[in-house]
Amino acid sequence: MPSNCTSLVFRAPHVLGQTRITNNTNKLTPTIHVGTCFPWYGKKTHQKKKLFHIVSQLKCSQNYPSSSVMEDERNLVVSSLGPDKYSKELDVAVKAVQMACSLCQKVQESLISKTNSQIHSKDDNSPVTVADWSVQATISWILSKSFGCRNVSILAEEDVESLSKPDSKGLLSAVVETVNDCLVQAPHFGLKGPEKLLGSSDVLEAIGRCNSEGGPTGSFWALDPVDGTLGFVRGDQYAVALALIEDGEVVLGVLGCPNYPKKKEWLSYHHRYHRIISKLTPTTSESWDKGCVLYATKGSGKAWMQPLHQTNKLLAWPNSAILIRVSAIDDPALATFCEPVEKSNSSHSFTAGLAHIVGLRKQPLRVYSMVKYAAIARGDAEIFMKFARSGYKEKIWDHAAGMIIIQEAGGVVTDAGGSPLDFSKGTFLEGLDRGIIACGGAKLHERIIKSVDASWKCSSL
Ligand SMILES: Nc1ncnc2c1ncn2[C@@H]1O[C@H](COP(=O)(O)O)[C@@H](OP(=O)(O)O)[C@H]1O
Repeated sequence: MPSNCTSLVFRAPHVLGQTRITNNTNKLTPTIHVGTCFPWYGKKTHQKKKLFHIVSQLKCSQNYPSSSVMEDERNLVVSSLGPDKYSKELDVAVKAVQMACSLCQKVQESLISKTNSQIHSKDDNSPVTVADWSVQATISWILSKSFGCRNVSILAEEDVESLSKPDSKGLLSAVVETVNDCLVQAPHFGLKGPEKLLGSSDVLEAIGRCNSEGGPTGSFWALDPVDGTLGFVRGDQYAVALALIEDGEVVLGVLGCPNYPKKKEWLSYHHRYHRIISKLTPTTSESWDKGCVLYATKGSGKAWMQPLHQTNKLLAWPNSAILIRVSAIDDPALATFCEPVEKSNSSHSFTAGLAHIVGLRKQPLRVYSMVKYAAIARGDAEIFMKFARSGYKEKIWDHAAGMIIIQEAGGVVTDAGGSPLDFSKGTFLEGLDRGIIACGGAKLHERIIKSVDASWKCSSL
């Protein structure tokens, strides 16, 4: 182990090879091409009307024996409202996140090889880079192009104001260049790119369009273009997170983790070590050396993982996706828990006390960003705990995609009181009880929830 590890050695006994490789050809076949409008996207009443229209046409047409008509009706119901309900959204969202990961890799590479000139400060003083705005512009542009501007509502982290200021001209042109470099690759990802290069106003418009306020009704996308900006600028872990929320419920989640290592043990190693190893063993798509995109849709009971797409090839869906599943470990002594690297983001002393009460024996795995959710969904760790200081309000884009992927992979995600996270109240997870607990299994989850109160009483929080 290198001497400069940011966190302690990760010793969970199972291996990534436990995930099942499946022939996934029947899954998520896109039926409508990018650029066409999804007929029942949006309001539920439109869905019903469309379905009724098709069924009525079927009933009236031809001399079908009644049983055939019924069978056709059944098929229509299944394909329109059943497992394929979000196939188009999923197809576009995964490809858009794949593109965003590729963009981020390039920016991160140039960031760590240069000075800090590409890092800027938001009003809250957190570092924000060309990548944040470029990813937001790229994903916004792709979603709008694929579904039509009027059908797409996006709630995202970055605001357009700071990029529109007169003294941000240099930054804006770097963002425009990065976005164009990325969008020109769209056909390699199976998406349609722009007919001509985007100008500053197009890019600002795409970023500014992400001004949804969320809420309890209708559908909107929640986007964190670069989650874990600190990890990103340090050359470490970060994630691109995109979720679709309908009537306050997360229905689809995609999580891009460009630096997720092939060997899960490496999650705890310092990023410099990763870089040296990557240089010694060059990445190929087949080797699953580094990076993945995870995704799931609500109620499917399945979560999937693709390797990062190599831009010199054409992305062929489902891009070697494999099913992922949470860990079966339910013995606290064998379980690994993840938490944020930054103790200002989550109290390490509180989680240490809670871990002690629950009987967790391993050292915590400290990782930046929603990669922690990915680790639980992949079965590489069993528990994720986050207890922010009181007064901090968790944002929905930091949790939506990770939550649904863990749930569909068989895990449980709640607040520290055991209640579901509420995505219906706008930007923030309102009413959150103290913190967030995500577990691979219900038994571990229950045990932690039961111990929170005791730990809370003992703590100095
Ligand atoms: N004081 C605070 N307490 C808790 N979370 C915070 C925080 N300040 C920022 N965060 C959130 O924690 C995220 C980083 O997560 P982690 O600490 O797990 O790496 C940040 O994402 P961004 O970096 O995208 O802003 C931000 O959303």
